[in-house]
Amino acid sequence: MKSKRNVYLKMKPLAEARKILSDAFPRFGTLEAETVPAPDAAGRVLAEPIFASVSAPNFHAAAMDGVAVKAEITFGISETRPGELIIGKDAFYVNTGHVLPDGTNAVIMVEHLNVLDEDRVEIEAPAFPWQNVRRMGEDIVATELLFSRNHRVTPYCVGALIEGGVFSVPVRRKPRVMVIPTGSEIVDWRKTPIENVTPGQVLDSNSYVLGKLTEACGGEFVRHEVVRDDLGLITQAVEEAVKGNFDIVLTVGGSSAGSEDYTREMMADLGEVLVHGVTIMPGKPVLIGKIGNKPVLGMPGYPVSMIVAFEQFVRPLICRMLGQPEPEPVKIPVETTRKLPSRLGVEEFLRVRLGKVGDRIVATSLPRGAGCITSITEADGIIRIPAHSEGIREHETVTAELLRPLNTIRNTLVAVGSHDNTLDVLADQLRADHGGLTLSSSHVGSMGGLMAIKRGVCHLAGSHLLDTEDGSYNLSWVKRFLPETAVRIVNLVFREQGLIVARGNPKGIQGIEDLAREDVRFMNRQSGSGTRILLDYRLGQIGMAPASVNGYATEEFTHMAVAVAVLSGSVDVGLGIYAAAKALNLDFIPVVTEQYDLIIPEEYFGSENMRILLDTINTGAFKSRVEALGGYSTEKTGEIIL
Ligand SMILES: Nc1nc2c(c(=O)[nH]1)N[C@H]1C(S)=C(S)[C@@H](COP(=O)(O)OP(=O)(O)OC[C@H]3O[C@@H](n4cnc5c(N)ncnc54)[C@H](O)[C@@H]3O)O[C@H]1N2
Ligand code: MOO
Repeated sequence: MKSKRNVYLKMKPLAEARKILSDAFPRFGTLEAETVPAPDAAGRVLAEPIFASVSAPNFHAAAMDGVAVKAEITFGISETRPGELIIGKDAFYVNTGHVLPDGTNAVIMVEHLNVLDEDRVEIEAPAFPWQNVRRMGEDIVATELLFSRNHRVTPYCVGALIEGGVFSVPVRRKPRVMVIPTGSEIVDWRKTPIENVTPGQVLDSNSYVLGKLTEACGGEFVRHEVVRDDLGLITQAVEEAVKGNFDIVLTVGGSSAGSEDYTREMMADLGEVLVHGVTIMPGKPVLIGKIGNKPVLGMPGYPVSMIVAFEQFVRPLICRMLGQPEPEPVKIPVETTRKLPSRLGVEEFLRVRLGKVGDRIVATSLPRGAGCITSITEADGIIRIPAHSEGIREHETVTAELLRPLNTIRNTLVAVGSHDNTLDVLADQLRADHGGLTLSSSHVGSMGGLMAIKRGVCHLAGSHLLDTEDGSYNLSWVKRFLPETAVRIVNLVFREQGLIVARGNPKGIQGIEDLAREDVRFMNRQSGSGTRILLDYRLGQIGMAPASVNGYATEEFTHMAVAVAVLSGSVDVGLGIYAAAKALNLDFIPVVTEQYDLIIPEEYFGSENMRILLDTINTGAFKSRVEALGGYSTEKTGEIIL
């Protein structure tokens, strides 16, 4: 029996796959022209060389306010031998931009005139020919080449076109891309109200991302309706698109090896599969084909895989069609904050946050899953780990390709540590009040934050580490784990930690004691997190063994992840902050009010950006936003503890 599942063709290295695609379409780059008004040419590419039809200036023009003269009549004049000029005969008042009167060839600035009366002025220096005059054709000479073919027109260029008397220009028409989302689970958010979207259904976001990426490259797109997983329907949609007036056809989803992945079969039926599988991650299952002499690409369904595949294969095609070089990303050396193993044999596109800490730019890895769109929307850069590498060592210097301007990266406060929702409020408030300043937070738990300070890879760490001996927070931990680092401690908030349970508390959970019940499943936090330490402390206080908690060994990394586990019903209860319960409309049983502080190395405490951050947490605006979240007290916010 023929297997319904696909088997990958031999995977190609990235450079080879790019060459196969480029070789398959050698004559790309001769798109026909369309004529547009000069201002609309901004962002477009010239299909013909453009020559000026008039000069600029088109006459000799005064470059300054003053009087126009024939320079020669002023020769010999000096401070000791001032000269008198008769207005209307020797000198003519002109303003900047005026035509020079016949017979004159210089302008004397009004500041250099002694006005004797209405008809006479005196000067104390000679003028030389063409001083303060913009001569005809100084800028542009009629018939000269303004821009060559394939020049991308900028807003500046629009000025030169109009000044050169060119009011409409031939530009290359925009490459036309058809985007066909596929998948029976994919729903159109414009047609299906969000409350009708059932588990398993997925909103079509990818086709819009592809469309907007196409536009950003200078193309235009048409989005096809979602096509369900049906070989016949997918084939029909692609066949029509190829026969239509599109230059490139992109399908989304169904590129890999699942039983419902039909893209490859469709491509083989209609034309030729050039590549199936590239040794990159994300983006591995991308399909490159040729149908009726047109490029047809099967884009992977995972959003980041699709974006990487677009950047590596579709952008170069569109650029070439427009006669443009592929843009080179800006690259800078960065230092990784921790060891990052990577799979041998595939080139990984690792998304990272970047920030300048001390004298180097440090890179913190974002989630690596290809399904996480936020791993690329939150990224400042991409580190490409070569296929022959098993990963990056801690503190290794590697190259990052920038996704944001370097100045925003330099102006970023890097927070690493425990997560709290008020950090998001703080980041937003900083952006609102001090546009250029970014707060980027990575969530690795309170202990992770202290370790990041120790390694010198962050400006501050959020922490809520309880001293189980005396009930204080953070101080003793800092002394113990950062004995050699001078740090300051500033309170951010006090917050309610408690048991997060399903709406209506169906299991009737009252307190920590209930975690020992057999019918209660618990979700724990990772060790080293302040919440885990709090749980262990409370268990110890009431003499309960961790082993008696059903689910003690299952861990999540954030308060929100714990709340999601409760919401989904996979557990009955978790320990976390009130804000997380409230966000998901879950019930909450308070257990303790805890202190959440910012630990700041002394060397950054006095910096300008830190001063702004500390000023911001002391504002009424910040405090009232935090109070509105619920479960927080700002009574001691901004108080310097150490
Ligand atoms: N057995 C194997 N399974 C998978 C492999 C493999 O090598 N062997 N490769 C994995 C990799 S890597 C990727 S990437 C994905 C790509 O899968 P497909 O291109 O076949 O995409 P789908 O399975 O249809 O979808 C994946 C994922 O993306 C969502 N999706 C799809 N279209 C859209 C859209 N228009 N908007 C938003 N999201 C979309 C879809 O619902 C799925 O969740 O395959 C792995 N599997
Ligand atoms: O290679 Mo897939 O493209 O990671 O997710």
